[in-house]
Amino acid sequence: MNFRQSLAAAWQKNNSLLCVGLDPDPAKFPAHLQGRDDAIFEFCKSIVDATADLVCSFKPQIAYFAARRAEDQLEALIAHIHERHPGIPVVLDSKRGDIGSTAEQYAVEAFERFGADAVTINPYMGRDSVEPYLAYPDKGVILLCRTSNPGGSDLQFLEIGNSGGEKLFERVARLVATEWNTTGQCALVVGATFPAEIARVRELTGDLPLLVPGIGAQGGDIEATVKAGRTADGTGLMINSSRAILYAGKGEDFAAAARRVALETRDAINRYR
Ligand SMILES: O=C(O)c1cc(=O)[nH]c(=O)n1[C@@H]1O[C@H](COP(=O)(O)O)[C@@H](O)[C@H]1O
Repeated sequence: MNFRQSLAAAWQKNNSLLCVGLDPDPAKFPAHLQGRDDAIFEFCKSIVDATADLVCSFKPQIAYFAARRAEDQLEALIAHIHERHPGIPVVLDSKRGDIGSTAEQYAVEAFERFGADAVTINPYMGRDSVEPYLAYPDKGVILLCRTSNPGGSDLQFLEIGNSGGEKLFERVARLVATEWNTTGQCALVVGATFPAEIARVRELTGDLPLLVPGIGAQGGDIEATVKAGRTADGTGLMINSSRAILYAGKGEDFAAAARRVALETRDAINRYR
């Protein structure tokens, strides 16, 4: 199955549009994991095993692993997800973007080294910088469009000259949906903190999958997000929450606490589908 098919199957099987983000910060780990060499892997594995039946995808953020020289633990974690929870797609969040020859190496990193099913990419350098990822026909390529952070407006919300008022994020959405997505591998990132723009991106892109971070710790509204972004069949979204789920509990039962919040979040999303 390719990324899009796995995602559709996971939406269905787990009745879920929730993506659990894996952003492991050792400073926030429970005491019993502190100081262990494999703490990052063990923490994330516990979260994954406690929530795998509630999600449509997992999204490890590479910086949290690379900053601690823990890329080997990221490799082991993705292998664990594939082995123990087959069918749940893994989105490697690395927001890469570079000229083609370098992008080829990033594509090898994401898909061959780490075994991710999809990767987040910055579209700023244009189509040829994205093609090396599209050369992997089974993989998903998720392009930043309207990011959830306040500074996202600095560039993404600017109107493009001689375009009749088209904003940069609208151009990205239109370009990706019409010209870049010839193989059906593309998806877009749109922040839950900007529901009006989620609706606009949905309008421009048909049924393209949208990765939507920004609920939970960043305060995005679940009802507004789902209503703005769902497709006609009530899918189309990977709604990411990281910190609100990962750090729901501080003690040895942190994974059970994470499961409770993941369940509440999945059900809150489902109320508006
Ligand atoms: O590409 C992303 O995943 C992403 C895009 C964006 O616009 N905003 C955003 O927060 N993210 C990521 O989504 C996660 C959000 O984490 P929480 O705010 O803890 O739920 C982090 O891993 C961010 O790097």
